[in-house]
Amino acid sequence: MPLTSAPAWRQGDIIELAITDLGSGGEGVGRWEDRVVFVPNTVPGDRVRVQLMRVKPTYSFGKSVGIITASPDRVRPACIVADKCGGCQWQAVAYPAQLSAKHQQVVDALTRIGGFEQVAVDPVLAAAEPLGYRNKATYPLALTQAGTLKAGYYRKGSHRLVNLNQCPVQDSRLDPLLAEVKQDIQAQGWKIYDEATRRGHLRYLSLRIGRRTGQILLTLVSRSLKLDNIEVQAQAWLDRYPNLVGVLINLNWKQTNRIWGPETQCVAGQADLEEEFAGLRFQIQPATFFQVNTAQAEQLLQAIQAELALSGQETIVDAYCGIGTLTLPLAQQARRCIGLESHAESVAQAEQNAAINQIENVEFLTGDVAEWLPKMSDKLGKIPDLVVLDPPRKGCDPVVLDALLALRPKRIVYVSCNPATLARDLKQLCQDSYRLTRVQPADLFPQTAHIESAAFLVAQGSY
Ligand SMILES: C[S@@+](CC[C@H](N)C(=O)[O-])C[C@H]1O[C@@H](n2cnc3c(N)ncnc32)[C@H](O)[C@@H]1O
Repeated sequence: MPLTSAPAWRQGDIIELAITDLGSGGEGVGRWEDRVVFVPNTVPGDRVRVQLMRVKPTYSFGKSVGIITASPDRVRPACIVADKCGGCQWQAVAYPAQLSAKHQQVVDALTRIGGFEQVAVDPVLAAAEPLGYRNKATYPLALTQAGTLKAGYYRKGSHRLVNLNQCPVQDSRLDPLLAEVKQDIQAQGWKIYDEATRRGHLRYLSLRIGRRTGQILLTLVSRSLKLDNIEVQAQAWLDRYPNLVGVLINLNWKQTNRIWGPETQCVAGQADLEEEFAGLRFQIQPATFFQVNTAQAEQLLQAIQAELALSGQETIVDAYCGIGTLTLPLAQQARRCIGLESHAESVAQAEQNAAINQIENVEFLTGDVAEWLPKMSDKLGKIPDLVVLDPPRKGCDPVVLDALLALRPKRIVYVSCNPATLARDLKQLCQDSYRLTRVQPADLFPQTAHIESAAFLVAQGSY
């Protein structure tokens, strides 16, 4: 495509651009005159021809229409649909360059959003396996115009599905199921949910594997139970795949972007899989939270334990505890641990996991962290020595931060998958009361722009 003779910063103009950074949304970033241009699927060090797409006075999004010079950090993607699929953003970026961009992302968030001038951000804990690491994949289902079933991920920023028969970031033991189960669903004639007409039933195919045990759960998310012959088909899948331990249906009849509905029924086999994590046995259901990268979650936990160096005498509150993935290993090194979690099924699973591992110094409470946290001093008979926070991407509600400041534990560990909300919340905690001692990022999501971090805080002043 020819370069416009005098690009005027209009939609459709083509400019030449040197890509210098990676943005937190995953796009390559370059500067053209005094404006910023975000270009997906480009790599720092690339010189590219870019067509301007969404043009604003100071910035624009663009589409790469040709590489003039490729960056030394540009690699061949492991995935054949890497440029289309919205699942990964950095398949073309060499792994060391991904790690340094993620480190920079955490530093930038802490300085720009958190207002911290000097923070010790340790090097990112790198993944030994930057591919084949995901223990869970949930694929939306849709039909092509010709009526063929597609399962895959959406194109970035759209609801258009990119069909996949394998995915190089997921555990390769799931690939045969993805390709073949799709064919069986089509052969059964089950009606696929259509977002536009809101007709049909089947919405998602979800696969979850215990990386250490190899056990797999297959879950169909459906608007109804109108799936003729499901018991026979489920048993056929169990017979065909020796690692498959359960087939389930999750009922989600609501008009929502949320994947999981409130009710899950086991159709054949068992309702949960078993996994080993941090030397403990965990039972995991399809819809409960469990980090998608088992080995890296464990590496981060080890870094947290090393930093805390617990003496065995501490009382700990683990807020947003899920099924007890952090609570149980920490409880083994402490006197007493309380986990707080709003999802009742996760609490039930956490209690079961404590029982399986014979860990008796833990208690799990169902409900909102905002409501439980102010009651923790009374409940424990003292101020907890440590509070662990591990909220969803949106971070902590300001009410939770106020409650934490009122509770004033000696130490806080804040685990986060979103540097921006982490930095925002740390700013509030560190205004007067706490000092941020260091931040440990860990790469739980190689090939993507996502990064997990643990921030360590100590209370200022005397106790
Ligand atoms: C990022 S996960 C962390 C789970 C766990 N710490 C782990 O490492 O597996 C966040 C958890 O917080 C729970 N959650 C979300 N909002 C909550 C709230 N307001 N009160 C209590 N729990 C909440 C979710 O159900 C989810 O299990």
